[in-house]
Amino acid sequence: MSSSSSCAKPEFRAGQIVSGFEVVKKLGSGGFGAVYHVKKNGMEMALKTEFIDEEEDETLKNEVHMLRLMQWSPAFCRLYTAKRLTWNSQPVNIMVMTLCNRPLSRLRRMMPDRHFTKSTAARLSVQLLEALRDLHISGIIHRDVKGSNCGWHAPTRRILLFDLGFSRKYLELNPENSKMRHRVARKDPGFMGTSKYCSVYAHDELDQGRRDDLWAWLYSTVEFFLGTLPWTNEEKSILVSNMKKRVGKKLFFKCPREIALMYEHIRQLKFDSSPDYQMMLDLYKQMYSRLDIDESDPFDFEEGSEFYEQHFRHKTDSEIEMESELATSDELASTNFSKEIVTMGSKSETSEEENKLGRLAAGFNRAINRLISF
Ligand SMILES: Nc1ncnc2c1ncn2[C@@H]1O[C@H](COP(=O)(O)OP(=O)(O)OP(=O)(O)O)[C@@H](O)[C@H]1O
Repeated sequence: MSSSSSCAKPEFRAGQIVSGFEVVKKLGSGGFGAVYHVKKNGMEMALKTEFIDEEEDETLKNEVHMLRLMQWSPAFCRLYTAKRLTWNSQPVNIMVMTLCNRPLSRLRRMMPDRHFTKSTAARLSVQLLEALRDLHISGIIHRDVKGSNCGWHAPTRRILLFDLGFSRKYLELNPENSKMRHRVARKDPGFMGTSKYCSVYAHDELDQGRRDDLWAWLYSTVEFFLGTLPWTNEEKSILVSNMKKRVGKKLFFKCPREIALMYEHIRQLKFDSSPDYQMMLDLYKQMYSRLDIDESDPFDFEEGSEFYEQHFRHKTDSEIEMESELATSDELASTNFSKEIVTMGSKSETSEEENKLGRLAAGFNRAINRLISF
């Protein structure tokens, strides 16, 4: 199944008003919905939609639930509102969140040889690692980490990790002592993720934990640095898995050497191990000083970088044109910008028990949640 499944999606046109938000254009569509650029009272936002099918789980409902819990972290979109409405006589879920500029996957493809400079690759990788640390601290795993699920947010100069529709809580309340504990691995959870980036454990359809998000982060990081992965052109999941199992340290030969050290840490993580995020962030600090990476430098795609004029500024108009053409075609949008092969297993369920950390975050967000009427 590709990331653009045949699942029906609500279609909105430019200029239409949806629950008080004016549609500017379609940004793209995924397996279960579409995302639109909208505005209200001079504020630009992103609106995500999903038709409700009685027989299917509501992915957007899960995403809203998880995103609510992540409102304390700067690495996630702000959630402005979420509600259920009727569109063309059908029930539709919508959520409105921070509008990102472009996904990292597209920014990377706009670079010569499709890779970022070491400085940009390292800093983006750190930002994504911080996002995962924040998510994991909150008791949640993402299960589909990749560059196309990260949007660049220019005002804060950071990437935001989105698409939490398949995320899942990995902690649960132990009724015996009222403490949080790691959930026991399920026997047959099915596949969840993107073949190009997922861990070999996910290929083997084992239940996922924090380590699996870190494997996907590691493969995405290699792609930021090198522009490709050895299995980029391999479509068969089983062959991709075999290549991942065989490649070992060779994968990192052309990356800064600290990445291989992070790999050594990640490869020894068990299903329920706690990753040492701080150790990996410290390795990045070492890399910054060894390679003379200045954290205040412009990113490759920002004004002031040596690539901006040729690869980003002048591409803007034609890109906008291309985007407006794509706005009329779901298929093209998913073919051009989401080449990764995605096979989704059963959708993530929402745990009955709120985990303790989640409750803390939820308490912090109570004011925001009053706006939300799911
Ligand atoms: N907050 C946002 N701001 C700007 N663009 C966004 C935002 N959220 C998602 N998008 C874009 O909208 C498009 C569709 O996103 P969506 O998450 O629905 O699907 P996907 O990630 O392409 O596919 P799938 O959900 O099947 O993995 C993508 O191109 C994504 O980059």
